[in-house]
Amino acid sequence: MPSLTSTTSPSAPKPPLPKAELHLHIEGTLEPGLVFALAERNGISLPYATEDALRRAYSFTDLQSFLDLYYALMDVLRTEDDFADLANAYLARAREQGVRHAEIFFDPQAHTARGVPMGTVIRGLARALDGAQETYGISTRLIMCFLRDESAASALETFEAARPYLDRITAVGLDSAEVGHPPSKFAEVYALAREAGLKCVAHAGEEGPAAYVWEALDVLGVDRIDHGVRCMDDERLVARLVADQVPLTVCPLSNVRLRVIDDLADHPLPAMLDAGLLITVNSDDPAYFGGYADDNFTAVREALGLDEEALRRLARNSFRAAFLDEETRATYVKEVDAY
Ligand code: HPA
Ligand SMILES: [Zn+2]
Repeated sequence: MPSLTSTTSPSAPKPPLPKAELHLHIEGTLEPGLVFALAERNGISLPYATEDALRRAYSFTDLQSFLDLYYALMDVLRTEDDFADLANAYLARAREQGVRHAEIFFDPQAHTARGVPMGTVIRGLARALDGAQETYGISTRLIMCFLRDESAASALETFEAARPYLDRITAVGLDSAEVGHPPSKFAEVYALAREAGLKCVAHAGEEGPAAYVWEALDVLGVDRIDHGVRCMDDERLVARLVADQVPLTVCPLSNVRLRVIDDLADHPLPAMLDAGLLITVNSDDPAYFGGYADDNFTAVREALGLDEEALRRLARNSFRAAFLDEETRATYVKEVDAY
């Protein structure tokens, strides 16, 4: 006779570890099925005959080769409904992956440059995020990223276009092609964002050098570094990141697919943890890189031999590094402790 108090049968698989996703580009969750559905809805013809043919294009040699496809496929995102459908599809998957809190990047310039207004993007995403706690049990934040391979003036224009919506936005970020576009290029817009009460994050030390991580810290004043794996080239930088407990949002499957790291088994994640860095594990662009949040946890467990306690530490770190009030943070950390 089954126990009346048990909510799961003894043979049911354990649910995934509760976690926060802190490095997730919403446009990077655009799965082939949704590409085709939105293309049809918007009367757009695609240069791929089938979803499988599109999937075969997902073979990248570096960050730029990925970005070329990432920006091209965004053309199917045109209306508020498209952005809401994209975010809802992500949230449904995230729930299955144990994500309890998601801080979601979006790239407004990639849309406004195609004639899609800022308001369309933000209202569409916000519609999905507004219902996320109730529908998926996931708390959410929005992070607006500037494209670093566009000009500093374009970032400033983008920030001004977003001013009417700043109550929806928690932080600003910096992404796209890194090398040749150091964080210091964006000092002015980050100062405005901080003045407006926003948190600040920036991609740094993915393909770019450790010097870019220093600039993100000292010139932009960021609260977290996205990626940051190249910090391991600079002992003084590691010491600084450890002393200040600056979170790094590391994306293991992304690093392999974009050839930042040759093989997952060679990933510096264990060394980064051993150094005392505040490391989190995230999915970046999961539709392109072969895995969502828990898939990244599973991949590092298998390839790097991380044990259950190390995985729990990564999950606790994700809530420590999140832009949460202290009460909510403590509730989430308790969920990890009880896992
Ligand atoms: O991994 C990334 N790096 C930089 N820019 C990006 N934009 C989407 N994904 C990425
Ligand atoms: Zn990223």
